[in-house]
Formats: sequence, C-alpha cells, structure tokens
Amino acid sequence: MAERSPTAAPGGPFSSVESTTGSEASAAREASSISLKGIRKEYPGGVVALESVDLNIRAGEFFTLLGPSGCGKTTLLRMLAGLDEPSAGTLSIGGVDVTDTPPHKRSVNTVFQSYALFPHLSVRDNIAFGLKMRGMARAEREQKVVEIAEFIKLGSLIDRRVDQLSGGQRQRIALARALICEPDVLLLDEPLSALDAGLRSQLQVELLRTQKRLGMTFVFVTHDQEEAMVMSDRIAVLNDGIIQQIGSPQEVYERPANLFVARFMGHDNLFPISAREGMTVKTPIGTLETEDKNEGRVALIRPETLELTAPGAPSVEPGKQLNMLMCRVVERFYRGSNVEYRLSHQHGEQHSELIAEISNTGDRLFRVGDEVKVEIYPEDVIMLSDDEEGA
Ligand SMILES: Nc1ncnc2c1ncn2[C@@H]1O[C@H](COP(=O)(O)OP(=O)(O)OP(=O)(O)O)[C@@H](O)[C@H]1O
Repeated sequence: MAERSPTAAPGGPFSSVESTTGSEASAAREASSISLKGIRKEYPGGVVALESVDLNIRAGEFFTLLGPSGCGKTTLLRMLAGLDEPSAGTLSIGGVDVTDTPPHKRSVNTVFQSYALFPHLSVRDNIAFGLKMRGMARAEREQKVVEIAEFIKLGSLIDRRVDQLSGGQRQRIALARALICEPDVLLLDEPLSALDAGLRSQLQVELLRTQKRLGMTFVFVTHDQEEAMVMSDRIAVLNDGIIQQIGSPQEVYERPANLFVARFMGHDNLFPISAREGMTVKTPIGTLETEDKNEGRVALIRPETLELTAPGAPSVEPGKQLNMLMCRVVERFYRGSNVEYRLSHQHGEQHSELIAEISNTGDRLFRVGDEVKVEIYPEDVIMLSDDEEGA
C-alpha cells in the first residue's frame, strides 16, 4: 500500500482535525486515480457484461456507477478490486498498471452490500481484523480501533457481538473495517441499499463527510439515481455494459445524453418530435420553440421548469416569447417544500400528460380539476437522441 496519511492529525487519522500537508495531499492524489482503457468482460457462456469501457476517475473523487440491474456495475467494481479479470483492456491505479495484480496487492478495499462480518465476534474484533492480518502490533491496533469506533459513533458498543446489532450498525462496522486500513481507493457496492430511508439518508451524509475528510477515492455503486445525485462528484450512467454518460449530477440530470439517461434519471416529460423547422419542433403537446440546436428525436422538459399560472394571468415574462399551453390538474402531491402537479393536455386528438414540480412559496395551490396556464421557456425544451449507445 502506498504511504499516505491524509488526515494524520494529532488525534489520529479519524480525528476531525484536518492537517494534510500539500505534499501529502498530492501524493494521495497521485496514488488514487483510476484509469480504465478498453475494458471488456465476457463471462463464460458468452454474456458480455462490459463492452469497451474507457473511464478516468480522479483521485479524491466520489465517483458513482449508476444503472439498472444487470448493467455491469458490480462486474466493473470487482475488476477494480482484482476479483475478476477483464477479457480485454487495461486498468491502472495511481498511474501503475494493475491489470494483472492480485487483489491483496492493490491499495483498494471493498464494502459489499452483504456486510461480510464475523457475527460471533465483537465490534472491536471485527474492526481490528484487517489490521491484525497485516501484523500490526496490538497496542497500535487497539488505539486505531477505539478511534474509528468513536468516529462511526459506535464507541459505546465496541464490545458487543455483531449479531446483537442492527443492520445500520453493522453497515457502519463494515465501513469502519474498510476505512481503518486506509486504502487509497474504497469500493462500495450498494452499501446502503438494505437500510430504511431515515438511516439511509443519515449514513449517506456520514459517508460523504468521511470521504471528503479522508480524501480517499470512492467508487460507489447504486441503482438509485437520487442517492447518486446527492453523493457524487461525478456519475457514470451504464446500460448493457456501455457507459451512456459521465458527468456531474447536475449535468446528468439537466442535460441527459440520451433518452435512456433521461428516463433513468426519472424524467417523464418526454415528447417525440415528428418534425423540425428551424428552432421549432412538432410534438404531441403542440409546436414548441426551442433554443437547443442539437438534432433530437424526443423533447425533454424538466418538471421544475414549467411555470404555472391561472388562465388569463399575465405571462411570467411578458417581454419574452414563451411556449404556452392550457392544461388541467388531474392530481396533486403535496411534499412540503414543493408540490407536484400531474396535468393533462389536449392538442387536437392528442391527449398527453405533463408533470410540474413547483417550489412551495406559500402562494395559493392549484386544486385537482383547475385549469392552468403552463409556460415553458424555449431554453428549457431540450433535444434528446434515442441513441442509447452515444456516450
Ligand atoms: N459469474 C458470472 N457468469 C456469467 N454471467 C455473469 C456473471 N456475473 C454477472 N454476470 C452477468 O453479467 C451482467 C452484469 O452483471 P453485474 O452483476 O455486473 O450487474 P449489476 O449492474 O451489478 O447488477 P445488480 O444491480 O443486479 O447487482 C449480467 O447480465 C449478469 O447476469
């Protein structure tokens, strides 16, 4: 394992005091970047789990592999860990080719969805396991274990057997066990998927803070787009072993590369384009002005960009040419900070549904059955290709 001690504060590596020196930080950066070139994985029997994957993960980055079941996320993670060999391509960590390096010689640790803890052992012994295997002296080991148990807020339960703990507590132990070895890269395969919503969002925050504090590179696997958006510096969206898009959460959500990514990010306002003339497109909800010069087969309108007013109200921006359609509220979901409206729209024979998400500013809410005027800025009409292979 490369020498690194990103938060070697007087209180130990898991102290909240940051004391990384510039040279330590750049050494850490160098040691934990990941590069994949032309990675392909074909399992015996001809299942191609990954096509030609090219990917650069920056050191210190929280990088998420996002995609539906079977898209190749776990295969990619196992390859980074050295648990699976690529059929073709090369993989390097910290600039060193590790394609043929066995798992125990990589500075990589993995937290799997199944915690892989020893149920009959205590929290202390479970956390200490990796350090013991490395031959660390007892006194030093003991100090580190106590420190990290405090850090994951399980200090008071350190001597309790793991089979007497809750799922969330076990998850923290699995995390502590991986973190304590201070790998340059931590791989996390759906580590929060078994937890209830409250605990899950609490651990999301803790995990993110930990990663930022320790400056490690995290490669995180999830099929939950909201979790990916909350946590990641960048996201790679995968489908059928092919990377569809790599970008920041904002880029992937606001500018999906294609129809697959748009759908996977939860977008519903997707309207096929039957014809285009200059900057106007014909769709089932009428002819729309757009500012997007890209060719596209489908128009995406994000739900939070719809402007809703009462019929007859002045335009939200009188000086500007906005797209305008009349709709009726068919459902309303009140969520406190925002309100989701399901709207129906009739254009000739064509009936369509739209979703609007309006931030709740305390104004009067529309009711089911109300007629509403919907205005859409031309810059919010986004062209999508349906080419799912155009990464
Ligand atoms: N050992 C194996 N032998 C043959 N095919 C496999 C093997 N492991 C995975 N696959 C196949 O490879 C593809 C990718 O699987 P992988 O486990 O990487 O997907 P995933 O995105 O992690 O899915 P999930 O979210 O369900 O865990 C799937 O079609 C899967 O059936």
